[in-house]
Amino acid sequence: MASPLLSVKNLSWRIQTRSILDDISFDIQPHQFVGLLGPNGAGKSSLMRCLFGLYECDYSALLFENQSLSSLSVKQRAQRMAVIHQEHTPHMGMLVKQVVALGLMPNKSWLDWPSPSDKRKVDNAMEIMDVLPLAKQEYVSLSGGEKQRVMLAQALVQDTPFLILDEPTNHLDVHYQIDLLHRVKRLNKTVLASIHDLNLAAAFCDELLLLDHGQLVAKGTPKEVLTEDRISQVFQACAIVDSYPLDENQIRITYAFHESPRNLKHHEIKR
Ligand SMILES: Nc1ncnc2c1ncn2[C@@H]1O[C@H](COP(=O)(O)OP(=O)(O)OP(=O)(O)O)[C@@H](O)[C@H]1O
Repeated sequence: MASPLLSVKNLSWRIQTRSILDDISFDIQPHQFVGLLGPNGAGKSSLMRCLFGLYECDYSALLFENQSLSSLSVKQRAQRMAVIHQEHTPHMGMLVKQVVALGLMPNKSWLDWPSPSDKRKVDNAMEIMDVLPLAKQEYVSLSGGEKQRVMLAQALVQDTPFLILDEPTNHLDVHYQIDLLHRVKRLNKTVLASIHDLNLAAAFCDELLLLDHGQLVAKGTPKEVLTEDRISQVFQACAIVDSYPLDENQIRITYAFHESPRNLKHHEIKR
C-alpha cells in the first residue's frame, strides 16, 4: 500500500479539564474519500480544526506526506489542504468570481498581479462547479447550495491534494446533496468530509471514521462501520441495515420512527 497522505497518531484535544478528543489514530490514503461520522457534539469539527491547525492539540504524530504538519507555515498548509467550513464567511460586497479567486492566494505573494492563467484557472473552476453564470452576482445573494458550489470552486482554485469539508451537504436539498458529492468525487482528490446522513456517507465514502464522545469508536468500510448495533449504540436510533437495491455492494439504512426509539432494539422492529 502507498504511504498515507495523512497520518494521525494519538491525537487528543482538551479545553481546560474537559477532554473533547481522546487518543485518535487513523491514516488516510491518497485519493480516498473518507467520511467523518458521529452524533452532534462528538468532536467532528474539533478534529478537523486540529488537522488544519486552528486548535493546538497533543499527538505522537501528525504527518502530511510524511512531513510533520507542525513544521509547516500557514501558507504551506494552505498549499496542501483546502478547508470548507460549516459556516461560510459572508464575503460582503464581493462578487462570486472574486470569492473564487481568493483560492489563488496561498500560491501567490501579495504583490503578484493575477495572470491570464490565473483567470483561466478561476473560470475553469467555476465551470466545473457550474457557477460560471453566477460570476458577476454578489456572493451574499446566493442560495445555500450555490454558495457551497462557489466554495468548492474556490477550493479547486487553491489546487491542494487534500480537501477538508465540514458538513458539505448541510442546508442542501436531496438533489444538491447528491450532485455536490458527485462533483467532489469526480475531483479525484483525497477528501475528509463530515456527513450526518448515514446513507449518503455509505454511498459516497470509501472509508468511514465514527466518533462518539471524542473517541474513534470504529473505522473501516461503510459495511464494516455502519452495523445495526453500532447505529443503535452511537446514534441511539433504531435502524435496519440491508443491501441497496440498485447495488448489492452498497448498504442501505432504514430508520424506525417510533416515539421512543432509544428503548427499542433494532431486532424488535417488524420487518
Ligand atoms: N472552542 C471551544 N470551546 C469550548 N467548547 C468547544 C470548543 N470547540 C468545541 N467545543 C465543544 O466540543 C464538543 C465537540 O464539538 P464539535 O463542534 O467538534 O462537535 P461536532 O461533532 O462537529 O458536532 P455537530 O455535529 O453538532 O456539528 C462540543 O461539546 C462543543 O461544545
